[in-house]
Amino acid sequence: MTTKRLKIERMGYGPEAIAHDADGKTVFVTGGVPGDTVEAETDAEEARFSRAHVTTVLEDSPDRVTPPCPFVDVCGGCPWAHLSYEAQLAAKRSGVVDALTRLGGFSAEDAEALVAPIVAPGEPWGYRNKVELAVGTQRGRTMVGMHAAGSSDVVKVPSCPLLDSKFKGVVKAVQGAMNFLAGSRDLGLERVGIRASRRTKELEVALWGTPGPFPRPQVAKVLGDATKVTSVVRVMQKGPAKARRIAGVERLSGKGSWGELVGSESMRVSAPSFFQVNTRGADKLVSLVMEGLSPVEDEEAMDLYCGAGTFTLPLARKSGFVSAVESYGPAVRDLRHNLDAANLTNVDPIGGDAGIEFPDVDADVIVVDPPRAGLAADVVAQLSDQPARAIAYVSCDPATLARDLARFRDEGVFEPVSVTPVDLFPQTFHVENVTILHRQ
Ligand SMILES: C[S@@+](CC[C@H](N)C(=O)[O-])C[C@H]1O[C@@H](n2cnc3c(N)ncnc32)[C@H](O)[C@@H]1O
Repeated sequence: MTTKRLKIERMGYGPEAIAHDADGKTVFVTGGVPGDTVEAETDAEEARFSRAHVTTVLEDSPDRVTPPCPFVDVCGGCPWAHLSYEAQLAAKRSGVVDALTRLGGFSAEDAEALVAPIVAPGEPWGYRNKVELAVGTQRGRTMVGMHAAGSSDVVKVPSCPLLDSKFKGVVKAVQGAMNFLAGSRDLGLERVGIRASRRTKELEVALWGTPGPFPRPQVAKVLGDATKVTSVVRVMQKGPAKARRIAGVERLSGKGSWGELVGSESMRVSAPSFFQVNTRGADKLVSLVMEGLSPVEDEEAMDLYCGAGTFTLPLARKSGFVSAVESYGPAVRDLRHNLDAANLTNVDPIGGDAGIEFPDVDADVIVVDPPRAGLAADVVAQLSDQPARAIAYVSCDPATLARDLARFRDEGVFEPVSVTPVDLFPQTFHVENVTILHRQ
């Protein structure tokens, strides 16, 4: 391993900062803050770049801060926590401008003019309504905790300052309860999800694992004694965890789902369904989308990749009819429940792939909120055939957003009029964007 002296230049779109070594080679530096001078040890040497981690900060950047969590360098959940929040926001916005320029074919001036000031919807810590604990082993014993940075180890942490501070003691209590339960027998656990809402006061613990014998009453009792849990569920998976194939969800105690309020809408979300982890951020996304589209009573709306209905419900209140498409079964069931509970009958909830089940309607306004992979090329083509006056594209990946905006440009029908970055994930490199496109 070699040690290099480096001047850190900027944050990349990833956990690392970027520097260049004496030979001009790009170095991705873990633990670096733009403006720092550091000594860094090389971890990997590739032909065109290398990876290194900071061993000593020789000169502090004015943007370097001490994070409020002593586990930042161990746990890996907050890779940007050494960077001041103002600098995080500035780096995220310029990362979006950069992606549009490099990958979207926009000129630097056009990208700069298109990207609005970044919106910070709330506090930079304590914003999450969800944390996930990992399950691993330590000296042969099952251990529930947080993933250690850059390894498969699991570390025990007393709390997680990213989780809503109203639920401060919950991580420790759930971790303790699960370590107690898993210490005596194999529960087939893979991870433990915690969802907590200060608005509804609901707290759900979801135990993800493989099907098999499970001491249901004991698990429900121990978790109930340790926390003020309102729901405990067991999510049984089929095949690899990443495939998200679910063999079943069992209610062990309480409601069997988790409830949250977004704007004025009440949402039920079952454990496997997607829900934005930052509720105040979700409020902001909804208001940006609704202001950007301004649907009116007799208009036809479409909501693709709609999940449990974060945008479907507000769209249904303002427009005449909504066609909503979602491919994931549990989320479609949540959507139907949320529409029934809200007494909204002007929505067609369609289960299936957005490209294959593309609604056979003439929409006036459209929302798309795909996963990180962005829109399939055929979905951009189908959207471009629509007579709609406006599209709101909610994206969690600037690179795929830039690619898709280039595809929209090639289709020649819709053009972006604004891209608003929203910081849904402080302390990390992730950034959400709401893009409004109008008919050319
Ligand atoms: C980023 S989430 C957005 C969900 C929802 N709009 C919200 O804000 O809660 C993306 C959603 O798209 C769904 N999805 C993924 N691939 C899809 C596809 N090919 N067709 C339809 N839905 C898909 C996922 O299950 C997930 O619910």
